[in-house]
Amino acid sequence: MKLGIVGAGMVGSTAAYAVALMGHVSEIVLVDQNAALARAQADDIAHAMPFAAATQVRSGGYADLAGASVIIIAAGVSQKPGETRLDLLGRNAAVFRAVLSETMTVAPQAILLVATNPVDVMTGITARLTGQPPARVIGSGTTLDSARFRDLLARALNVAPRSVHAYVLGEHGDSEVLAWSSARVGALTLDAAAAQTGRPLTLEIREKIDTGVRRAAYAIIEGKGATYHGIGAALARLVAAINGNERSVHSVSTMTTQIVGVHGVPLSLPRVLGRDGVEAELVPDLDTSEQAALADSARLLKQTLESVPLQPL
Ligand SMILES: NC(=O)C1=CN([C@@H]2O[C@H](COP(=O)(O)OP(=O)(O)OC[C@H]3O[C@@H](n4cnc5c(N)ncnc54)[C@H](O)[C@@H]3O)[C@@H](O)[C@H]2O)C=CC1
Ligand SMILES: CC(=O)C(=O)O
Repeated sequence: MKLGIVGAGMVGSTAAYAVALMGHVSEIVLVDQNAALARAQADDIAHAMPFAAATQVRSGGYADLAGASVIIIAAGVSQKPGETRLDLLGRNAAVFRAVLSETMTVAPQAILLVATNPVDVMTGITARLTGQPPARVIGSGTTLDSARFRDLLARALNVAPRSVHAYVLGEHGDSEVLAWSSARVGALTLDAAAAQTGRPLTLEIREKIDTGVRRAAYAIIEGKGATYHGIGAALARLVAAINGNERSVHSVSTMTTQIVGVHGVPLSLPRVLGRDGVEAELVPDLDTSEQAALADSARLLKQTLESVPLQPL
């Protein structure tokens, strides 16, 4: 399987490194408007392959993406300290026009996996500009936020994060919704797991977890300028799910026909991923306040998407 990555900065190159180490694709091609950067990243990653897998890693131009099954798009600008993800919209919408007209010419069959922020709106823009079915235009969405939620719950309850099944829904951004009521540890509700581990999840701990998830990107960007390891591994995991036709469940973003009374909105819900992209949607039971918060998040994303003027490619 051939994977294309457009945008060889921190996110694109870290995703390439994570995919290459996992060893489940045969070839990775990195494309960037800064060709020297793409070449340097590809060479650096290729030098790790003698210690890992037989993945061929190289840089190239758009023509080299021909035959790619999946293309990750991580091109564009990222947040500076103090900026929200939505602040990036105008600049990244312009980048996507350029990137998508090239990728659709050479690899119209590829599943598009969007990472650039604001990722939900960029996913909606990608679906509209390319005319591809929503199942094949997938944003990483809240995959990373769900990982942050699972990590903090796991630490609070002293269990492995892999045994925590918990999802963040809606926007990958400030309005995101932590689905506390449907979270499970093994097969237990959070309250039952907290009782049996002897580690109560008090209101104060829950508030700290909520802030820890919602503000994670801001804190990391303040500390080191960018986030990339978490999203790099998340993107690699999504590529594995598609490439392996796994039918595993991930909280990815796609154009959603209808949710909590909002129609035609790009947002994250738990979805089954396989060879053809999103194969099913598995909406968890939500309590009344979670449903209201998800409706607010959906309305915000719909309004934002509709504010972007889009000419066909
Ligand atoms: N979805 C998520 O969970 C996350 C998303 N991000 C987002 O990913 C994006 C990339 O972030 P970084 O890699 O840190 O930024 P970066 O600045 O390190 O890399 C961006 C790359 O895009 C390239 N680029 C810009 N315009 C281009 C064009 N027209 N054609 C080809 N390449 C172009 C640049 O040359 C640069 O190498 C940002 O929008 C950031 O906010 C970052 C972390 C998590
Ligand atoms: C930057 C970003 O979107 C994140 O780390 O969540």
